[in-house]
Amino acid sequence: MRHFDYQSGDLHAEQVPLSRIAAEVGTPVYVYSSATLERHYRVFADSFEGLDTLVAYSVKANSNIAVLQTLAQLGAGADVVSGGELARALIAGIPGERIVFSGVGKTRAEMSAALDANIHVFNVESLPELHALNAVALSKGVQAPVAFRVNPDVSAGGHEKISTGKKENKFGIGWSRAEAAYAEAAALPGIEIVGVDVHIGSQIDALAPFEAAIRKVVGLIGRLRDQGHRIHLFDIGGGLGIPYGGNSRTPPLPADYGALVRRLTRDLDVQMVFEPGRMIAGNSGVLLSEVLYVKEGEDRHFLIIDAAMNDLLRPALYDAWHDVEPVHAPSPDAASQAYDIVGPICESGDTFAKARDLPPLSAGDLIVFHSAGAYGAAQSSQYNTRPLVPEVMVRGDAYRVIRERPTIADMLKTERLPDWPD
Ligand SMILES: Cc1ncc(COP(=O)(O)O)c(C=O)c1O
Ligand SMILES: N[C@@H](CCCC[NH3+])C(=O)O
Repeated sequence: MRHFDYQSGDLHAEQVPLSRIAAEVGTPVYVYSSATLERHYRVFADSFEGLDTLVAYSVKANSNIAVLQTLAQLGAGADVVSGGELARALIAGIPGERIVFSGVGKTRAEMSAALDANIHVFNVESLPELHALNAVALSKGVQAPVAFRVNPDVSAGGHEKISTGKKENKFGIGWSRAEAAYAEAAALPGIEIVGVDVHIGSQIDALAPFEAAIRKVVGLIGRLRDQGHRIHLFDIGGGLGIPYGGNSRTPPLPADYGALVRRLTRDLDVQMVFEPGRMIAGNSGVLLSEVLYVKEGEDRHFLIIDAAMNDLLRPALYDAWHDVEPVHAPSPDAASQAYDIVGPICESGDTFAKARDLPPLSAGDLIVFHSAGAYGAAQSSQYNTRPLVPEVMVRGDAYRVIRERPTIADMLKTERLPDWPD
């Protein structure tokens, strides 16, 4: 397999050819490198060596249980946002004490399951949620560990749909209301205040937004302590961007991010919690697809492939760039062609790239989309009644299918013809 190395940008050859996976598993298929996943986790975790930290991998980025297990074996915790993600993390062997629960809309059933799992902390995002959690905890005779997610009103830059830390976003407790929220929580018997949480967005390609958010939270922690709250945890969320190629900016290296965090939180005496998702999974995976047809349009060449927007939504949703590469090396004298790369779905938005320069391709050729390990399979759907794309993990010279392609019969199994009363 060929994959994109997070740190160097080099392409490496691994021992399982993508053409073999395509022949044996079929396309489209996600292919992950366990070695790259492990390396990314270590690069991130190593940049905080010596600090009291919990690296809670953000399950939403790639929630395959085998991916979670790979990271669990390195000591990763998990950041979950639903009962489903909680179940996945537990099945993968991530202990409750290493799980943090984020999200604006936790249900009482999800709170109950998370309390039963004895999770590390609930990142609470509103006062109504706080009171619901208090009631669920009291009904079990326990206290729920809580950090409020605060909204620092800091712009993370990047795409507006994945920016979360501005006051107009739905996330977190408004900055001016934070101290009152802590006072309210302190009076609730089912709540134990443990820390402060912030997460300002995703694919952040500069250190300045992190610096602005951390500085604000460090000030808040000081004020909360003055008010008598015991704050011993600071969760700074995820968001560190990755190189996607094209003309995207190169994000900061994890080591530089680590140095910033160390500098700004020195002497704070807290456990630092991180929720990286994309940084670990993004460049550990590719989407492998086959060219179905090359169609000559009026003024362009269309590459019609067997992957579609339901399999990899990012280009359609965010106009996101993914590097595309043919699996077989082109002949050296072949002049490149500009292709619009599209899928079979009945929407014009089912377009992966426009006027993308590639070597000449024909039906049956294989291509890969790079940087597809995060928010790829996890955001896939069955739109147009297409089976969910399978996932494969490569380790050394072996690979394993870690999610099968459902049959059409399996896909339709949960639907019912209504048995109306007469
Ligand atoms: C609360 C929270 N934590 C962590 C993440 C992971 O972000 P990223 O994949 O950018 O590291 C997200 C997604 O933006 C999030 O909403
Ligand atoms: N789904 C987004 C990231 C959202 C992060 C979740 N808060 C992406 O593909 O870039």
